[in-house]
Amino acid sequence: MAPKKPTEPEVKPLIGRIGTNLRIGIVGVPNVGKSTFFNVLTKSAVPAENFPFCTIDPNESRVAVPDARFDYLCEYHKPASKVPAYLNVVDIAGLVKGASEGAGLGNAFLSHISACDAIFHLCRAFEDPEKNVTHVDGDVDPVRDLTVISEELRLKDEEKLMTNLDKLEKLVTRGGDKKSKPEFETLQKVKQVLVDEKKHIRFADWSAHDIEVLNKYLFLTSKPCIYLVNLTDKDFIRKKNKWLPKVKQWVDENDPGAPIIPFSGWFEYELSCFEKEEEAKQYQEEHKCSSMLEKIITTGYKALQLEYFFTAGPDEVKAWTIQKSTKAPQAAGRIHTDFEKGFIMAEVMHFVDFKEEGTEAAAKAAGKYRQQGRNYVVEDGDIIFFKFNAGAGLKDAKKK
Ligand SMILES: Nc1ncnc2c1ncn2[C@@H]1O[C@H](COP(=O)(O)OP(=O)(O)OP(=O)(O)O)[C@@H](O)[C@H]1O
Ligand SMILES: [Mg+2]
Repeated sequence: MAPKKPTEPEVKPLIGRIGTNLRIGIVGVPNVGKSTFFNVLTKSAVPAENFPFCTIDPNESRVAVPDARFDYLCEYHKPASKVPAYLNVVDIAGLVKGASEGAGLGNAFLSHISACDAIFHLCRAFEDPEKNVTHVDGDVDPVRDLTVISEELRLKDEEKLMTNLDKLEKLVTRGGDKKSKPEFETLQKVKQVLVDEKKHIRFADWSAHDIEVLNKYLFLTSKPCIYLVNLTDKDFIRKKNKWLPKVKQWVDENDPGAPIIPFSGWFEYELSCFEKEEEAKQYQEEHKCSSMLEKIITTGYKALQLEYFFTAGPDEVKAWTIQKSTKAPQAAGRIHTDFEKGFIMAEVMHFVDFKEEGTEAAAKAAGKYRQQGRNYVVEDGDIIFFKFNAGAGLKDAKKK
């Protein structure tokens, strides 16, 4: 009998679309500051006015992911070209109660959320008697708004689930289709969470097989969510608002562990109006308050389960986006398909080792510039130099 092959420990697949060109969508009820936030985040200028449904068509842009390691590498190599990682962000129209049944163009707007891979769920905790910013439900109540949106997403998933569950039930119980049975069983588990317990899919723990099925359907409530609470600039500066504890309680009950980030669209807008960076810095120091945008961007990027490795040299310092748990040959394939096909090895330095040793040569001498094979799982922030065989012989592949 052939010897049993050593088995690798089971790594659960990620829930969500496979790929590196993923997006995060800004979702919320109308007129709560979504477009204002999109504009300050991505330095865009889409209309953000005081009336509901100001946004109809989704707007997409991208913003560089801030990273001190990338800055360090650029400072070190002083390269001709600097390419950071980017977070793709989509500004989506406001959803209202009944959206899942088509209210307020709900079905179109929900399909825009469907095209995203994670959600910035933005809620309004700013009262603004001076500007008199309209609220579709009359008064400011972020907990009610969170419940409305969360319920509309759940109902849309319920509709999709029940249609598919019906089809599968016919196939499995009446048609004797054994192949579809595991999928049917997973969808029954989904029904328990989504319909019986009225929770979002990400509320439950799923097996590797369940995740395969979930990834076929890409339900709205399986997408990771980050809660952004939009405050007045005054509340943001004094770090106090009566709704914050209530929002936290709601998230703890409905989406435990999800990040909550209080910020102020208005404070960020004011910062963006300064012509010189120095002035914006001074304004933040004066108010003992810092912009939340960097934290929001990095949290959003993490929610998409993305990370990156670096290639670094005098020509170019570049962050290459990969999904978590990507192995070296597939990471090489991000640079060029030939790198993956002819993969020989990856020479890898962890960023901390490079920084500690000071130079590539010192890291090598200290044995911290390691040669890794095709089973190496790339770590976030690795500095990599690939070697690959392009048919005609060994080629170095530091660059394209
Ligand atoms: N933190 C804040 N404090 C005070 N006013 C704000 C704040 N954030 C946004 N606003 C104001 O709220 C109004 C609505 O903003 P915005 O157009 O960005 O909302 P929206 O959610 O994109 O709306 P819609 O759903 O209609 O597209 C604007 O007048 C904006 O200036
Ligand atoms: Mg808008």
